[in-house]
Amino acid sequence: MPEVGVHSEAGRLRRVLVCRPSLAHLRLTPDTCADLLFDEVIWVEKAQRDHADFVAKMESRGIEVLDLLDLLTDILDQPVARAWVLDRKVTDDRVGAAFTDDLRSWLDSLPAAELTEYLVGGVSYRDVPDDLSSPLLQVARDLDQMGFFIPPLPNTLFMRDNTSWIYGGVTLNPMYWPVRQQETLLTTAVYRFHPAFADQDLTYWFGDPDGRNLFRGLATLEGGDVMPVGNGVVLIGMGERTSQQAITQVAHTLFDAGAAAQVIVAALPKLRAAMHLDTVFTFCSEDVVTAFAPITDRIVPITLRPDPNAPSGLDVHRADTSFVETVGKALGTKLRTVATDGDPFGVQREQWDDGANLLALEPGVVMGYDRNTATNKALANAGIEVITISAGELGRGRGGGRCMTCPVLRDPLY
Ligand SMILES: NC(=O)NCCC[C@H](N)C(=O)O
Repeated sequence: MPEVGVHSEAGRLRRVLVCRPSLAHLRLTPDTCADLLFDEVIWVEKAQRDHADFVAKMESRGIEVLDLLDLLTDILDQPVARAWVLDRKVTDDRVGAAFTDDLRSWLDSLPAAELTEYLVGGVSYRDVPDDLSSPLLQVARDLDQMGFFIPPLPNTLFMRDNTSWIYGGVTLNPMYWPVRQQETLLTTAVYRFHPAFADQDLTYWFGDPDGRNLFRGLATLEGGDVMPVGNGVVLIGMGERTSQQAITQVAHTLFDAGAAAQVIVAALPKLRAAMHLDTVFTFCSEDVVTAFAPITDRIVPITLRPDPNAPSGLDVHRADTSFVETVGKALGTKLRTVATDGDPFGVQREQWDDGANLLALEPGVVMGYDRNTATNKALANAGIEVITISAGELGRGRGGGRCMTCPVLRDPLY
């Protein structure tokens, strides 16, 4: 049986990627957190304990959990992988010609675990040895005490977004915000060099497996928008993060390979609260979905199908049913919706705290944040078992159970 492939949103989850909180989160300050897409600074030790609890609860259900930090450490012990990553990270354009050679030598001298810590946590002007030969080092430190040669990547915590598995293949996502774009390089390196992936002869639907072309103009794609729901259908949100330029390319590749028959595009308003489709809509079982009605009721569903006679090769059709009805019809089932719950104030608060962002472990069993008490109760009333984790620290970057995980192996449902 292949060890990769995601064939539904709520079939039995078998293997999943995560990325625990680390040095990158110690770099968040009141001045920098907004630019780094966090709403607050976080208490890192508590976030690490809560993340470990999240992982332990998945493992207790028999799910194999792989942490990107561990996988990176494994590959950075291989000289070829280390050189591949450093060739792409430590360049004149990224760190400055006055520093490239010395910084590269210093990073190359570090043990794999420490190198991983800096690749994700960033290399600040303060981290490097004082004898790094460039006279510019002191100038840089004087000008900006908290400056970085390599910026931190705290949003690796949201492992969902930089890569997405769609049926038998995977995308390497060109991300929307520059502060997230370098995440994709690290995952690309893991897929390329780690035996857990490199031995699988991966199929890439989109993105650059060579890791040199992480930017694709306006063609941006993030995994929070991507849902391989089954029955040859893929849902892709189109809003703040994912663009039609990327979606149509992915659709073409999937259709050409016979890997999907239909893409349903969910046209979303460009809002932080609804930055990805999975912030307003997730699957809990074969027929139960969560929905934040103030947004999902406004989603415009557009279907894409292959059409060799159309100049674009695509049949593009604006559906005349609601988004949820359109998805149900494509799956051949009537979906039951559990709305984000509470009074009008509570509904907004629970959605903001990722009440609609659940991770299904198997049909009818999901993980979500403890604080969304009204929505979790509504889910229980609909027959869904909700396993809770603490939201206090992990939720400060605006992402829940689905955002923090990238399923690699999941069973079909239909
Ligand atoms: N799939 C998701 O909704 N991921 C959450 C990403 C949160 C992160 N702070 C971001 O703004 O990109």
